Amino acid sequence: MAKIYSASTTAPVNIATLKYWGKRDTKLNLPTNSSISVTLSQDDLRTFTTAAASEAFTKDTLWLNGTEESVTGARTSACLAELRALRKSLEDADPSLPPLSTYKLHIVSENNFPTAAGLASSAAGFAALVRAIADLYELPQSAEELSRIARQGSGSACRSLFGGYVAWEMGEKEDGSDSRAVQIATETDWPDMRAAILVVSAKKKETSSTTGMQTTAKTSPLFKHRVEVVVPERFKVMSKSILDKDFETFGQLTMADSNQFHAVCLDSSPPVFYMNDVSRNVISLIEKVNNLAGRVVAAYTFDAGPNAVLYYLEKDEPIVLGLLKAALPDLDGWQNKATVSAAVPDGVSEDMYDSLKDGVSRIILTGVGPSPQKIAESLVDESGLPKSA
Ligand SMILES: Nc1ncnc2c1ncn2[C@@H]1O[C@H](COP(=O)(O)OP(=O)(O)OP(=O)(O)O)[C@@H](O)[C@H]1O
Ligand SMILES: C[C@@](O)(CCOP(=O)(O)OP(=O)(O)O)CC(=O)O
Repeated sequence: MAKIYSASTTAPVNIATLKYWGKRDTKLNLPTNSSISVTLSQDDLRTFTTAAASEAFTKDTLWLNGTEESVTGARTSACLAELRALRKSLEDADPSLPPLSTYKLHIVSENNFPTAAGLASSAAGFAALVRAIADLYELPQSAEELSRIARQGSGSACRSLFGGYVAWEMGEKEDGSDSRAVQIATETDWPDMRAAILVVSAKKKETSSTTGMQTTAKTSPLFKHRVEVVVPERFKVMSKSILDKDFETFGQLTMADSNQFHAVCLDSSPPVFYMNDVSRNVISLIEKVNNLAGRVVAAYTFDAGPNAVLYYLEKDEPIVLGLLKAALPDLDGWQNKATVSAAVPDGVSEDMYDSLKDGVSRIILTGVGPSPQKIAESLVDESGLPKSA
């Protein structure tokens, strides 16, 4: 039997605090504005991917959560072609290397959270795919260089190649060579950032990010002002707030940018709706809590779906988790937080937090985390097929 070469990685989800929304090039996923995100811990949410290559394999195959998925789509094909070209140049320079660039690939991947439900599965998924194949091919390219490849799988995936606090610099060049992710700060530079994800819906969303952002870019009159005026200024101030560990500014901008992203969605024709009544109740509740405290205790943000992500600092866990426990005492997710007791700030009425009860199905308590991690465990068996199959 021909030898099977393989490499495995886990990769994180990232949730943007300054949103990517709009493309200037749909094929290369070149954005109309720069964006910023926080990479979340892989202890809670992660993609696990094994990439294998062998002379014995007859076609490129991807198994995602046990089901065979197409690899012929433009996005996956673009990633595979670029990675193979980089491997080929290594083989050309050193003919003693096994010719992995000519072998078919078997890629086995598992997300430990719902796929295509607005929990950034495509970001973790494409970051893991690119990282695992780059490791399999022993490519010398940096995470920044690999981020340009992951970007072509899904724009937000470029940011998942780094841990901590990450910027995707939009770049200017037509070929996209300067549109890549860079790290603003590591997870240890500002380690006390926490995130609570309130899963409002784990269903596949109606309007994909790709379609929604094209509608906005084409039709929203507010969009031009956002990308030309608002985001460039916010990018500078938010980057500085991260370096200064200034949660007040970071949180205010995070909420403002989520709201503006959903405003340009509403300003599109036809309008695109991602938030629902439960999402809006979360916003009102957090605004109220911050107002009563006279500072930003927690910052909400929503992607292309109704799920809420709350960012807060570890020191404010008693306030944020106390409130969430009062609102959502019976959900999965409290296992590691047995010591948290329900506590509602004075001035927050029962009906304000009670409104969350019916709409939130799961809570994920996590925090800032590191870049993709290489691991020894593999998802393929000795014949190169998924172990679970
Ligand atoms: N582990 C993975 N490996 C490879 N591709 C994946 C993986 N996970 C998800 N994807 C790809 O990403 C697609 C889902 O992307 P989509 O943007 O619709 O949802 P999402 O990323 O969960 O939501 P959002 O980007 O709005 O947060 C899947 O259909 C699949 O093609
Ligand atoms: C709202 C967002 O989450 C949009 C993410 O869009 P995708 O990266 O999923 O879009 P494609 O590039 O078309 O794959 C904001 C963000 O993550 O910055």
